[in-house]
Amino acid sequence: MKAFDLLEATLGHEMTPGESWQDDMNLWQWLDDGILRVEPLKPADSRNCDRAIVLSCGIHGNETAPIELLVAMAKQLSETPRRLQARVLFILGNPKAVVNGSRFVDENLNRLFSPQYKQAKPQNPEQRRASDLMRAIDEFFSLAAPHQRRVHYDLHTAIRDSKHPFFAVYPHSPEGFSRNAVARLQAADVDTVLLSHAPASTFSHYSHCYHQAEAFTVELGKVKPFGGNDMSKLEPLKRLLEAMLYGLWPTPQLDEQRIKLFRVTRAIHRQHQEFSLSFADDLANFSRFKKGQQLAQDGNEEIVAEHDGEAIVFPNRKVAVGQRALLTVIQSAPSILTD
Ligand SMILES: O=C(O)CCC(=O)N[C@@H](CCC(=O)O)C(=O)O
Ligand SMILES: [Zn+2]
Repeated sequence: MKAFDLLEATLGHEMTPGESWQDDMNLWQWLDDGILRVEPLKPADSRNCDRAIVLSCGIHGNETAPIELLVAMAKQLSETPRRLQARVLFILGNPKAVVNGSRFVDENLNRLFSPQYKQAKPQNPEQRRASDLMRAIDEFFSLAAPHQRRVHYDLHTAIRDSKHPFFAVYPHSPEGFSRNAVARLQAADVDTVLLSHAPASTFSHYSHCYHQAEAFTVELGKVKPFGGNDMSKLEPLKRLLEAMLYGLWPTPQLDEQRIKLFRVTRAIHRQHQEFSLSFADDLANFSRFKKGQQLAQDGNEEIVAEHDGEAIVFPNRKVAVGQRALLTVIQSAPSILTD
């Protein structure tokens, strides 16, 4: 089979939605722009494989390392067909923003994964895309047999430097934060995990909340243009994903000495047009503050650190009014995890 390029196929509109083809072992289906399902060819194999895995990238159009990673993985599978142990959904999230080289076109796509956007008339390309992606996820997981493990890794890169460059956001999880799921991230050198305190309208939260998937937003270093990423740093993640796709299900032990867990304490949303952060634009994610130190000024409200050692993640003074402008987090012991 000709090497399949997920990025070219998406941006070049090379495929027709519904088009399918096969190699010696797997059935490939182009469900829509940038939405590719690959599953074992024999229906019996497809039913018996015990995993349904979603791998997404490009939800923000300028976050290129994850796109390069998933393009390479799909290309390798097309060139050298291998027996999949999983049904797999590859997603390139926001093709229009990828073309622009921008985070988004009209609106941040990763704030729109909420059932309300499946019903409402879309007001812009991102609202339409969020609706299409949620439907693709719903269909993919609804076709999973009850015994199939559901997984979604939504891959991103961050705007700022970070004291912990590879980190994940674990969506709000009233049933507890799984030690085994965190151990899998650690095996991929994602050694820092934020434990969310509340529901959000992100892609990973959608899969976790509505489909009980082991789902994470995974940050893989800093935003760089295509070709500017050091892809060797993503090798451990690639190996983990390949084990999930082709091997025995990975069950690494958590290294409690090395894992860094942070409990989210606040999601601070910008409320006023007059909004500023009280620290430099190049201050790294996970920088810590002392209790009472100012973090932001929002209209007349002064926002301060509530605890010694409170750290900031994803600060962005340019977000629209009403949007999340930063998270505050506190380091936690591994005993916070459940099994
Ligand atoms: O570096 C930044 O400020 C943003 C990087 C990014 O896109 N992060 C995701 C995190 C999603 C989550 O909280 O699960 C986002 O902001 O959408
Ligand atoms: Zn992102």
